[in-house]
Amino acid sequence: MKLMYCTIKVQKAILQSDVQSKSDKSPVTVADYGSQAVVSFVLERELPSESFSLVAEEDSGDLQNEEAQETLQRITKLVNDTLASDGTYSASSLSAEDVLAAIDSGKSEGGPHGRHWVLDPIDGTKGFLRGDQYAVALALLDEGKVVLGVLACPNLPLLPIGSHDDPSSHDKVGCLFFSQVGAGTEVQSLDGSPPIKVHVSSTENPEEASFFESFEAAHSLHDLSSSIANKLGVKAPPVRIDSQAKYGALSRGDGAIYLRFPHKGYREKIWDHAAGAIVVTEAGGVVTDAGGNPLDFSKGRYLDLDTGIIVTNPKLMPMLLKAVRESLDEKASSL
Ligand SMILES: Nc1ncnc2c1ncn2[C@@H]1O[C@H](COP(=O)(O)O)[C@@H](OP(=O)(O)O)[C@H]1O
Ligand SMILES: [Mg+2]
Ligand SMILES: [Mg+2]
Ligand SMILES: [Mg+2]
Repeated sequence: MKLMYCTIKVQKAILQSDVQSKSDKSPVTVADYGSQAVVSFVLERELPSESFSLVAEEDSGDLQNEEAQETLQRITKLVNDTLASDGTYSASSLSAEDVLAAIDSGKSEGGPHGRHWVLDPIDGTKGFLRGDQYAVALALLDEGKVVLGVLACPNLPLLPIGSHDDPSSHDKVGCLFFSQVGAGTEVQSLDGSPPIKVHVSSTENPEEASFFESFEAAHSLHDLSSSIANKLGVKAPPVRIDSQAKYGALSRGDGAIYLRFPHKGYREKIWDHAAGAIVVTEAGGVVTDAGGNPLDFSKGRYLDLDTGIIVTNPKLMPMLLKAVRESLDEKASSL
């Protein structure tokens, strides 16, 4: 919970100097680094060290040079303030070197054997910077399968979001989704209400099924999704929000479909989907690639798939797969 206050505080007061551009031109902020350092530090403290493995998005490469020292000091203060605000770790004070080491313990390659934690410290950094949706996403892989997932969505309304409203118009926000393999998915508010079980939409009628996609057109082909939605007969306009908050929203039935079709050549990373996938699957949904194959999290840091990721309930999946196939064929023949 305290980690959420850390990211929420940074989102409200973000400065230009808190944002850097990575080598792939995507943004990273002091909150991404701070969140990764806190989660990594706490996991390593709590778990037996000989088998600890963390696959996480960020690394300390860009924080090592001279110009980054001021940023590193800000991250270190953020991490220490966050740990101090939680009674459990109040005695711990990390140096800048400790923070770099905590960030870099996320360099594991994952893979098919043993247990690996998978972390996206801020998923939807672009949404975070816009003041919109983002998520802190943590999952556990055991022998290549996701067995646990936690998805914190500090800006997701507690009430369902639909195609007709603006998610930022809700006043009560902050959802924590939690799933364990075989035990379902629960959600609670980030301020600690009792958890309740959630289920994906049970609609069999695509006309009443609204769909989610990325806010960022650079992350997913919006034209292709709208062609698929048209074929299915979906009436509502797409709901475009950032991050794995889409998986969270879908797990409680706010809409019935999630479509993600990256531009050619993009390779999906496991931390962008591991927590979201179990949250939806345990709520009764199905997550596959565009060909209907389950996602394989055992291949290392990347998901080994082409074309895209689609999510819906088991009733709608056959129709959705058919529409996806037809739209992809049309796209291929128009090239
Ligand atoms: N060109 C691209 N195509 C598809 N996904 C991309 C992308 N560039 C970045 N991403 C990924 O899309 C994620 C955000 O997804 P969404 O569009 O659903 O909000 C980013 O996570 P981060 O914000 O953690 O870097 C990043 O990993
Ligand atoms: Mg990123
Ligand atoms: Mg991400
Ligand atoms: Mg991220």
